[in-house]
Amino acid sequence: MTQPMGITMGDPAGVGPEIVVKLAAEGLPHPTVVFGDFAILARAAKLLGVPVEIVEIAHAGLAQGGVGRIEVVPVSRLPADLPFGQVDARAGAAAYAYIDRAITAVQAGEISAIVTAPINKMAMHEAGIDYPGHTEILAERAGTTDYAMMLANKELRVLLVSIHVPLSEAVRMVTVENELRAIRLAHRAGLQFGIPRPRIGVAGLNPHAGEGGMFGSEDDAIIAPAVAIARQEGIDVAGPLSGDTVFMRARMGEFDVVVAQYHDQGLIPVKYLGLDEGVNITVGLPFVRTSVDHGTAFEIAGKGTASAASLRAAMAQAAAMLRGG
Ligand SMILES: NC(=O)c1ccc[n+]([C@@H]2O[C@H](COP(=O)([O-])OP(=O)(O)OC[C@H]3O[C@@H](n4cnc5c(N)ncnc54)[C@H](O)[C@@H]3O)[C@@H](O)[C@H]2O)c1
Ligand SMILES: N[C@H](C(=O)O)[C@H](O)COP(=O)(O)O
Repeated sequence: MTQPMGITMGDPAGVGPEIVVKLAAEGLPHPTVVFGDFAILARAAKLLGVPVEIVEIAHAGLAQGGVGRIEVVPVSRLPADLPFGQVDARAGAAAYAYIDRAITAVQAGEISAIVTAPINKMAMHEAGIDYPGHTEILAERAGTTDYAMMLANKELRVLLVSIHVPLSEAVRMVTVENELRAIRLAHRAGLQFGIPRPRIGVAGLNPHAGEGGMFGSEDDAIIAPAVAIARQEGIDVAGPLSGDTVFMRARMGEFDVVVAQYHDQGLIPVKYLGLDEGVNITVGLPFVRTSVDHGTAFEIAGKGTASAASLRAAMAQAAAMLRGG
């Protein structure tokens, strides 16, 4: 068997375990190892009523694959009656441990890529683990500060200048350096997706990209000069463009990647198109990491209704990136 992908099970109290089991029951699209918890996966299989075989393996190198079989590296041993849908420090600590173990495995060459199920940031915080999300954990372990979050579906690819920070801080993070880093990463990601000359549109920060300074100075004073430098470097980039129309323009084919100035500016357009096909990609890592585009959905955890479509899309995206596309 070629190296399997590693799926991290996500927060054990959320929908992560059930979407992993649901996908395995439907047929995992690639050889896969799960970094998670045997009892929690077994509970998910029972509630879904699906005939999957769950097998513990000591490390990813022992994976054999097989239809209807979930091979799990048992990173945690949580009680099978862990409450669904609640912030729980035990679950937060376990979710972090799955990511930690998967990073070790990908760096050791035991797995080909990391695909993550959702974590609950508050649960991790309750466990004393203070990261804004997977992205920063992965970047720190990879030893890079040159990274970005991208969300993509069949119609849009969006890369963020800033991620999980208060909006006031996001505005402060609009600097020439951060704009250039984002534009260069968007260009590099476009090339990795097999686009020979990626066309990048940069969203403005202010209404109508500042309307010539009437509605804010950052677009003209910071974003435009960064775009000019990137153009001198040979990158096909335009902006700052009105944030209210740049995503529509990309969707209609004018841009391959949109650089968005902050989390919600970029993620609302992608998620508004539906969670099923959305994938979160960490750009700038020395290994492939993709993720579902949704969260732990605590209100439906344990009901068996969560869709595994985004997890399937995340695996497909990881496979495409491993093939170089
Ligand atoms: N990849 C990740 O780890 C990731 C991504 C986003 C949010 N989060 C975290 O998840 C937690 C909850 O976030 P939120 O409530 O803002 O967003 P959420 O994505 O968990 O939920 C938003 C809405 O989408 C629905 N939903 C989500 N996933 C679904 C699925 N697979 N099938 C059907 N419906 C689904 C939910 O029921 C809810 O109505 C937070 O701690 C957040 O930080 C994690
Ligand atoms: N901002 C992401 C989203 O809403 O999909 C998410 O919170 C996940 O972030 P990490 O991949 O850094 O955990």
